[in-house]
Amino acid sequence: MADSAQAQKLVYLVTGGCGFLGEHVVRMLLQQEPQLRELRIFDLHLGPWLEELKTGPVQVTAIQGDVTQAHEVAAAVAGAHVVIHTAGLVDVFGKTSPETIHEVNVQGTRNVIEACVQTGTRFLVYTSSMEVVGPNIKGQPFYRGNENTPYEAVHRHPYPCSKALAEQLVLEANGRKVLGGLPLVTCALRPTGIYGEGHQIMRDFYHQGLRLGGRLFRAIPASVEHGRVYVGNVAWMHVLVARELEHRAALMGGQVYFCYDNSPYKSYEDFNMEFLGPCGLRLVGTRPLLPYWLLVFLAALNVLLQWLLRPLLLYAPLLNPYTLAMANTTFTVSTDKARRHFGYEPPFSWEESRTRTIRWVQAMEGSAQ
Ligand SMILES: NC(=O)C1=CN([C@@H]2O[C@H](COP(=O)(O)OP(=O)(O)OC[C@H]3O[C@@H](n4cnc5c(N)ncnc54)[C@H](O)[C@@H]3O)[C@@H](O)[C@H]2O)C=CC1
Ligand SMILES: CC(C)[C@@H](O)CC[C@@H](C)[C@H]1CC[C@H]2[C@@H]3[C@H](O)CC4=CC(=O)CC[C@]4(C)[C@H]3CC[C@]12C
Repeated sequence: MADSAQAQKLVYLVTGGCGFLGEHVVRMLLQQEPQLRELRIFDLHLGPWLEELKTGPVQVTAIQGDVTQAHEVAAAVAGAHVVIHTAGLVDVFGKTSPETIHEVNVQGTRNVIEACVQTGTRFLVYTSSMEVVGPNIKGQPFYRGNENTPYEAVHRHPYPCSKALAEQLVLEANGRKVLGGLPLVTCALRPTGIYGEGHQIMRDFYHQGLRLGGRLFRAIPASVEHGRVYVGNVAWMHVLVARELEHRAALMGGQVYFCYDNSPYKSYEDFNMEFLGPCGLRLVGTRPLLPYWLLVFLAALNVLLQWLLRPLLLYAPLLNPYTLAMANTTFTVSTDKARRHFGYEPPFSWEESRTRTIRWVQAMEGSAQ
């Protein structure tokens, strides 16, 4: 990447730049990357909000494209200094087929890598996931683990399988010669459960609570901790890695980093109530209201209903066998590898992250507040 003497000379590409995380990465880059000359935003679905970004000093180029189409990816990558690859199908609710998940998350990532090699882009940051590690199919807890904690990362669900394979492709590509003969430098970031403004699953929980008269019913023991991280801090980690990857290629190239901040360790449902409670919802029960075997039965019933209704409509409730198993298995991280390797410190405190998320929920259409 260019040195500081060549300010505003860099071209970045963000795939999935109109998604929940992608939008925060785009906005963070425009605010925090002084060397940015052009920001390319590549997405299957471009958002109308992109227009407001085109009035600033940085050239914002919106590209409607599909990562499964190699030629579209190559055209978008050509000439970029850095690619931040966040595009993906985040589906654990049975909305899309396993084949489609693989095509987007794995083949799409392969297309991004090959585009970097063929066009000479040297720096690739990949948004991986905690799910690459776990929770695994055995339901083994991962309690405040780090990037080196031994853990049997075995998966069966299409989503974690696709993320694990894509991450492996990215890390293995580190050091490949790109057009021009210099090495490709890659890095993978593993967010835990991201929350914040624009989080669709939080929106779904909120709307479910409104439909149930302002109540949500506890399904998971409060003792089961689930790692969460604020979207603004995840976005900042992407920006920082993209900036530091050239200068610290020997240290960071081919590495994985968990995304973390100071968000508290809580169960998934209790953590959500940090935002939904101040917005008028109540979590009923200090312990799960239903026995686990009944939850398992209801989750399986949801799968059957999804299959029966598919010819008529997409039925994709929050409760299914995979989401129940995930929620019911402790998975938290405690690490400082990102700080040690590239000086990451979360810019948003827990209090700020919580306040921003609450304000977003309150501003949601149909809000009870
Ligand atoms: N939401 C979460 O809690 C976590 C998400 N991640 C990862 O972060 C990344 C972003 O996730 P989110 O922002 O939550 O999802 P999202 O669904 O909000 O954003 C994904 C974006 O990728 C785009 N996209 C999907 N298929 C595409 C294709 N074929 N071609 C081009 N663009 C395509 C979508 O249009 C969307 O704008 C994903 O790679 C996901 O695996 C990782 C850990 C946690
Ligand atoms: C219905 C209840 C059992 C309820 O508690 C279910 C919660 C469930 C929808 C979530 C519990 C854990 C979440 C996942 C976790 O944060 C890890 C993830 C990483 C990603 O890369 C994408 C999202 C997700 C799979 C996330 C999805 C929602 C949960 C399964």
